[in-house]
Formats: sequence, structure tokens, C-alpha cells
Amino acid sequence: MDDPCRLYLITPPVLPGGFADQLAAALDAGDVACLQLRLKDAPRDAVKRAVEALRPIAQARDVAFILNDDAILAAELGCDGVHLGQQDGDHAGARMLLSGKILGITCHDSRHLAMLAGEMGADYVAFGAFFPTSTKDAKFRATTDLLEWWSEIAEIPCVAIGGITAENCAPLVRAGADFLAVVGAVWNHPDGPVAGVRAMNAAIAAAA
Ligand SMILES: Cc1ncc(COP(=O)(O)OP(=O)(O)O)c(N)n1
Ligand SMILES: Cc1ncsc1CCOP(=O)(O)O
Ligand SMILES: [Mg+2]
Repeated sequence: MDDPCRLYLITPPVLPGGFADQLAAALDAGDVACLQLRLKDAPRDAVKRAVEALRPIAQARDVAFILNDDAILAAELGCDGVHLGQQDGDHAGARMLLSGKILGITCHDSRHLAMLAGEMGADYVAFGAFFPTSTKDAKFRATTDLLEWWSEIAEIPCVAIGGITAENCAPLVRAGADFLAVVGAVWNHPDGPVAGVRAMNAAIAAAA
């Protein structure tokens, strides 16, 4: 049997006060495979402080701590890996710097980019956006045939991202997504992040 699909949680773009406690409660609410720190407009110092505060919370719970965009900082600060987009620098250099750590690469809706990422040694490829999202101005739209194709031809795990919620995720799980990456479905859940993690895990289990 294939490994079950798992939740990949990404932080909100700006961390609210008391975020560390909210994060701990969210990670204790159900299965979370990875936490990605994604602070798009924060200066390097602020990202560094956030890594120092949040990395131990994730790692103490066996949740892989992934930094967005910055392979050098990820290596310097003991993160478990980095997520890089197509404009986020030298993927091959990051692969060497973070040997033995997790390297994830954004592949949008592109089979070609996914093949390149796989050949380069990525630990996962990310496809999206699957649904409309207000978290990012997403320029690409992916569809489930991409997940089916990738699961058929590749051993490397794939992540689905973009507008994913407990209500719409079932087709992605059934198409072979190994991880569902979410921001809003957890942090903007009407009943709070604990309810968001529970709802996502219940939906993943029901779809499998
Ligand atoms: C798991 C995951 N998938 C895709 C992205 C998007 O990365 P990128 O294209 O570099 O865009 P930004 O997140 O940097 O705005 C991601 N962060 N995580
Ligand atoms: C970072 C990113 N990359 C493509 S869509 C997206 C945003 C995901 O956030 P949400 O789960 O709130 O749609
Ligand atoms: Mg990026």
C-alpha cells in the first residue's frame, strides 16, 4: 500500500502575537508532517528570530521544519530543509549545501519542471495552485491529472498546494498527492487552527 497522504502546514505570511502557542496547539491537534516558515516580507533578522522560536516547537513533535526561500539560512540555523521556487536561486547549489536535508521545489503546473527537479535531487516536487487562493497571487493552475501522472512515473513525493481546504481536498488525495500544503485552511479556520488541523486530517482520512 502507498504511504498515506499527510498534512504540510505553512505559517501565515505575518505571524500574529502569541503565534508560538497557537502553533504548538495546532501541531498537537493531529498529524502534521512538515511545518514551513514562510515570511515573505520579513527582514533576515526577523526570519532568524522566528526560526529560533519555532523550530524547536516543530522538531520536538517530530514535525520537519522547512524554511521558505533561503537555503543558506536554513543550513545555518539547523532547519530540516528548504522550499525553493523557480526564482529562489540555485537549486543545485542548495542541494549540495543541504545534503541529507529536505529540498522541496515548486513546479507550478509543469511536467518539465518536475522532471528537472527530480533529476536534480529534490526530495519533493510541489504542484499548484489547485484552487483560487488569497494567500498568494498564484499565476499557475494545476489539475489532478498532473498528480496522477507524477505518482505513476516517479518515486519522489509530490505536494499539492493552493486554496486547499477540508471541503475540496478529496480529489487531490485520490489523485496521489503525498502531502497537502495549506495556509488558510488552518490559520483562517472559523473555529481556529486546532479545528483546522483536525478538519484537514479528517478529510484526508475520509478521502483515502
Ligand atoms: C510546499 C510549497 N509549495 C509551493 C510553494 C511556493 O513557492 P514559491 O513558488 O517560491 O512561492 P513563495 O512561497 O516563495 O511565495 C511553497 N512555498 N511551498
Ligand atoms: C505559497 C503558495 N504557492 C502557491 S499557492 C500558495 C498559497 C497557499 O496558501 P493557501 O493554502 O491559503 O491557499
Ligand atoms: Mg519562494
